[in-house]
Amino acid sequence: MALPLSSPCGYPFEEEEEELPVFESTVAENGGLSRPRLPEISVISPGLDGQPPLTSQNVAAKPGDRDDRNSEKVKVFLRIRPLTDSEREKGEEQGCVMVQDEETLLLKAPQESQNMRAAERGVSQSIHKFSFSKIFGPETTQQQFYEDTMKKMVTDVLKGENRLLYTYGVTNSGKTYTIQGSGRETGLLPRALVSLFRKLQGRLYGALDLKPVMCQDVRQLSSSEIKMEEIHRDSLLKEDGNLSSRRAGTTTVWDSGIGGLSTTSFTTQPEDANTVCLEPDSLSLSGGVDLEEGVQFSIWVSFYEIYNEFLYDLLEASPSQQPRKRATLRLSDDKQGNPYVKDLTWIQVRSAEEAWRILKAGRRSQSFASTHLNLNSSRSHSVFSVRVLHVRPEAASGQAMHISELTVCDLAGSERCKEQRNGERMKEANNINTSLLTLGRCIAALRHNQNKLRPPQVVPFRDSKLTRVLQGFFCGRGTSCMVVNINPCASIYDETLQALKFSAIATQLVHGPSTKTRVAYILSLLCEPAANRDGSTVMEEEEEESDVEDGDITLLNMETLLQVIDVLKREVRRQRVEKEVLEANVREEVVSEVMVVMSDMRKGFNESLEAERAIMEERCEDRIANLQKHLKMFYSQQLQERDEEIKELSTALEQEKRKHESVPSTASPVDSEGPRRSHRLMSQAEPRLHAELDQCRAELDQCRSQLFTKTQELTKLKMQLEVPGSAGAITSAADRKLQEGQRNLQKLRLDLQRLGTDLQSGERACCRNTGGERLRHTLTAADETLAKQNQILMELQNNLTLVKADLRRKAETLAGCAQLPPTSFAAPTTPGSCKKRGGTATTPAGSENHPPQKRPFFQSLFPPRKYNTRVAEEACMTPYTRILRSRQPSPPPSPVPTPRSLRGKY
Ligand SMILES: Nc1ncnc2c1ncn2[C@@H]1O[C@H](COP(=O)(O)OP(=O)(O)OP(=O)(O)O)[C@@H](O)[C@H]1O
Repeated sequence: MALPLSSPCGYPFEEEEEELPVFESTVAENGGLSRPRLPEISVISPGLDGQPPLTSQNVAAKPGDRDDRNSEKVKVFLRIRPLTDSEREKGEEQGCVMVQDEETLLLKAPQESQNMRAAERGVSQSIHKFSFSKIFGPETTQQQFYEDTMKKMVTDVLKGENRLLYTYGVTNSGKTYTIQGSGRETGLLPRALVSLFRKLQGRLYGALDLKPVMCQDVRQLSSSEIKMEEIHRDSLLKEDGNLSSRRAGTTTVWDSGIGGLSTTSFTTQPEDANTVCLEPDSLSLSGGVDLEEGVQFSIWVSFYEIYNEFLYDLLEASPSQQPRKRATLRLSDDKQGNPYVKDLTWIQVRSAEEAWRILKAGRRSQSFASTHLNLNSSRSHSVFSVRVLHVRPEAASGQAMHISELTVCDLAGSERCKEQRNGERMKEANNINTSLLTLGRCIAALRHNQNKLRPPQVVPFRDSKLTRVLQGFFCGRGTSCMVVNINPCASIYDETLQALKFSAIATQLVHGPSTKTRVAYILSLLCEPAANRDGSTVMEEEEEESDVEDGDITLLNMETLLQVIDVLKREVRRQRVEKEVLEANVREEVVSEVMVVMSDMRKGFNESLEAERAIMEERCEDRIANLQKHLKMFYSQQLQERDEEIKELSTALEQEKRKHESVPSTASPVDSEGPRRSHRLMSQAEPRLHAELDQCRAELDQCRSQLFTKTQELTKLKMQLEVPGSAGAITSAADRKLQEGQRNLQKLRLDLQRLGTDLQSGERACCRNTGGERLRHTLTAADETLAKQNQILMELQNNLTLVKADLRRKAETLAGCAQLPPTSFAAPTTPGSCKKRGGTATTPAGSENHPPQKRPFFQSLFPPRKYNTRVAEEACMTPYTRILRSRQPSPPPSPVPTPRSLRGKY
């Protein structure tokens, strides 16, 4: 069963404590509650599944946890900081933290704490008991603490081991104080540095003396890069020196010789939290360690922080430079699969003072801020690493034999996010808590996996940057040590309780197989026949052979080593197969889970799509309805306007009609009719009129031709009349012809009259039409032609009259001749002929010359000249002229003003 680990700053307490099997009852139940009464005191129980608690005594006897027989348990130290004066004044001292003995701590919930309220409700205990490797009270000095915690670690590192020390606790609990110290109270790290260099007296190797290949063991450096590193180191040290002098106001004197600290004191202002005093009397510098003969050492340091889940190099550039955006570092895996920080600055140091100055220079780039609990609170996890290169100078390759590392990690303090008023602080607190929670989960998973009887859990190292960089120390690359700092203030009791619960899990952790154990494991593989290895796990094999004495693998002969290689190859193959199966299972599980998630997502998307569609449809319908409504309104308004306009027009038309009716004589028929109707009639009558006009023209042409013929005949007649001797015959023929011509002319006039009538009616119909006008002009021209013809005819008649008069005179002459002897004259006209014409011989000259029968005809043809002009004109008028005259006064335009609209059209 996976351990449900609470958040380091954990809430809520009630539920977690109900489920957590970490605590077991040691006190008799209290009655009165329906549920089983919880114990008043809880103690740490490593038996996560109900097994009895692990103690140093029973661990060895437990069959399922055989790691513990050979592996050292992770050391977890507890340090309680003293209360400050101001905290005492606030009444923070309520005795809630009690040290029972060197390893046992009792926590008693204060009255105002949530834990006490939960205890009062019966869902939690009010007293908690925790065990640690060692507990350090408020009175513990820095020196004592160093001696019991880190001193051995320095020795181990010089022996080639990797060591990690990290501090954990609530904010303002004294973590930074423990690591770095304050004023004269030097912390663990400077002490460790001094101790390290002290132990390496006379054994340090210069950076430029190292071959580049050697430096590659620390970091991929070329010789030019090493020089750059030197320059950078010098600039860092110089910068720090200046700062130190400026801050302290005193001369900082360090003997950076290989011999370690000189007797010259290093003093700074005690209130300066960034400086520490490394006076020899404040440090207990123990004697040297047994180092291998002929081996030289080179010390390199690095310093980086994990801020908001990003890695920043604190030694990247000189702090005096202008502030700029910091570059983030990336994590990568080396060939062995151990994570390391890529492109991290490693600087070689030749003394503790140099290392300390570099640390101080780096601290200036570190993220600090003032919070409600701590005026100078670390907002990031800082990691300071010291790498020791073990070099054998006389070796042919000149490469480092070995590299060991001491890493000191000052974790940021857990805190309540909601108490942060600043958004940035809240984000930082959230990231800090998340990474600490991941660390807790990793430790819990490691603890779980220690029991081989249970199926292993995946350790979530990759869930945070912090656990990634520390992974190697939890996986056999070295050992770790945890320092838990607590603040005894009653106001932060609940947070302290959660931090201690977390550390309680760590106390049950054992270190993974170290390098030595691996050697033992290889040797064990050799001791066991290969054929018998079927299905058993590596760890089991290792456990079974854990009693095999550890040894140096380089001591084995060639044959054995070949055997080792074979065995290891087989083992690698087996593990590969195992891992492939595991990977396939994981992939299958992941795929099935992803499929489920995908199908859920698809379902969700479909649903949301449907909902969206419905909403869209609804909206569209609304819009369409709205549009229709507006269109309807718009068109009805338009129609209304049109109706009103029509109404106005029809009213105006009515008025016009009425006016027209009131003036009937002047109004033309066309005007009285509606404009439309007249237009229609006109368009209908136009072709007919054109046809009639054409017909008129044709008839006119015919008349003209007839007239022309008549004229020719008349000319002939005239000529004939001029011939003597035949005048009587010619005159009678001319008379006949004239009579015939008169008849024809009459007929022609009648036709013309008819045509004129037709034309008049047509012209009336289209009096205002341009076609009508044209017709009128044409007719006028025709009239003129006719008038001319008439005139010619009249002249002809006159001429004829003259001819007749001449003929008459001649006839009279002839008659006079007839009264003479008949021989002399032949009577031109017989009396009978005279009678026939109705004339008498006694008729006066003027009237006698006109034969009596012929006179009316000639009178009709030739009106007497003595008539007045008007009568003469009327007599001279042809029927067509009369028609034209009657037509000439064309109907006057209507005096009634036409409406504007109608005027435009017509
Ligand atoms: N053992 C101690 N003796 C005396 N003073 C201490 C001790 N531990 C801590 N202090 C003081 O308590 C204050 C807070 O300590 P510190 O800054 O180290 O806390 P912290 O846990 O690092 O806080 P944060 O997590 O917010 O960075 C400091 O003023 C420090 O000097």
